[in-house]
Amino acid sequence: MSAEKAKADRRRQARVQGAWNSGPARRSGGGVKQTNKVDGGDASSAQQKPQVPAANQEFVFDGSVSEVLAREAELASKPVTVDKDGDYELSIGRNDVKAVVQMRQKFLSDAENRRLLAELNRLPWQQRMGLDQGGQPYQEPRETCWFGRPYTYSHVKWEATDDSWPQVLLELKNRLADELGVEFNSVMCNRYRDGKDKIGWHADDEPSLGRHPVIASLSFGETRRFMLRRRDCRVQTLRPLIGDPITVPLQSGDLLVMRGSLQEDWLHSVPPEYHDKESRINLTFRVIEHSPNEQLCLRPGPEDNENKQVTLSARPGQMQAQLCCYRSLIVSNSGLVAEASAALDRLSWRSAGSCDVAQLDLAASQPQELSPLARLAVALATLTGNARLKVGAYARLAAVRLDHGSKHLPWREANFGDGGPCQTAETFVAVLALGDAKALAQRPLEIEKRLNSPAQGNLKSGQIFLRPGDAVTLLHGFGADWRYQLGRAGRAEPHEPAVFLFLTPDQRDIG
Ligand SMILES: O=C(O)CCC(=O)C(=O)O
Ligand SMILES: [Fe+2]
Repeated sequence: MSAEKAKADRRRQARVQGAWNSGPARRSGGGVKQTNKVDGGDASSAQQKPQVPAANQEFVFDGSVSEVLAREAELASKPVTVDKDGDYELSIGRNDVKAVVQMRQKFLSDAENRRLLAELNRLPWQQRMGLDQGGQPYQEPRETCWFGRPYTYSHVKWEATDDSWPQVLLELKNRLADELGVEFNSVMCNRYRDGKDKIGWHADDEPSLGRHPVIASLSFGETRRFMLRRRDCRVQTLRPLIGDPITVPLQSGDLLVMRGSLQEDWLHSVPPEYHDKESRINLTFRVIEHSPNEQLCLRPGPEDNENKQVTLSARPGQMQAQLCCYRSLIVSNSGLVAEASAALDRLSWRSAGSCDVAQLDLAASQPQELSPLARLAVALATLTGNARLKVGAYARLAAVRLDHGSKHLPWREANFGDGGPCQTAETFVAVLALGDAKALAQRPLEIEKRLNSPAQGNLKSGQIFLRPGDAVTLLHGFGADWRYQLGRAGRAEPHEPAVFLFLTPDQRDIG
């Protein structure tokens, strides 16, 4: 085991097993200048109240598995109040991504606030109709307006109230860019007229925001309780680091930043109050990545070795459809890519009508005997971190060759939950490009949202251009709502072959 890995494992162990001890200061990214004060403001008081970790604490506990589970259950059941500055790591979810809230009280001074509140009250507020879970219209119990890129959520289309941003919102957007290093392009404005106005349990997990959005919330006027609770359906994959539910009293001038898996693993709300309340305005600044009906186009830039993850669409309560584009495989595997390209001619190709295909039996070979193509597939599986693709019974490697303008791979769906050996609704298809670079430039991998798909999200279709050694993975809910193809080239004539390796956890043939 490498020293790095051993260290990472120790860190992971430490996270799930124990109590909060002080350690070196850590930051969860971003520029919130925190004071690490929690419940009284020093490490010793935080130790007495282990359910509220400060950012400079490590979680250390040597206990049996049952003790660890009991400890997690205890952590999960203690209500917590976040009322001090600091970064609060609430849980660790899929791929070890943490749900984080960062509190920065009085980010705006009282004097600034009074001026800003007066200006914000002049925004074009309107009480709108929303749709409930059952699709029934209802009048929202608050006033709202929206500035920035349009997007659709819960079948409600948000168009910018006005193309130009009011000066007061621009000023705040710029303040946040300075503070957090994030260029927000949209803002949701909520006005709670009195204590009865509210927002119900929800997550800001619309696909156009990406999987792990940074959302910055600024509050003005009356103090209201912002509540957080974990989503029930994810409990198994979530390790709580802090109690649930969480109350965050948001006062005028407070900045609350939501990060990491917070929208994926937690819900939030502003409940009604029993006592009389004055009005409160809240602004949540967001980065909207796509517009409605937008076509995704991923092209490599010059010397582009960046990997990119895109959220394509989402259905409430289900896994998002995602795509990852890997352009870095070649960096540490250039020799292998060359060897694999040379091995393409030795495959036993057969015609499958629209294209030529070859199947590689990964299960039959021992890893050390694997062909360069299979070793490349293993390198890809390692890069993508998908355990199910470790060479074995579940992994299937097929090659598709296109060497004539008319050759193509027709639209394919990627549902592997139906009867394959890998009974899962979760999609995993990895596509690795090889062969002639010019031919590949004519043959992007095309994706398309299926007709009548109820999934939410602004993207409708996409094209991903791959160079030899680049790869794409189609992930999670992809199969339910999307399909993919390799289209015909511009002209019907012979050309150098473009080859695509398809790695799936399925036994079915590609042809
Ligand atoms: O008012 C708040 O603090 C939260 C508003 C909110 O959650 C939203 O606009 O999505
Ligand atoms: Fe929200």
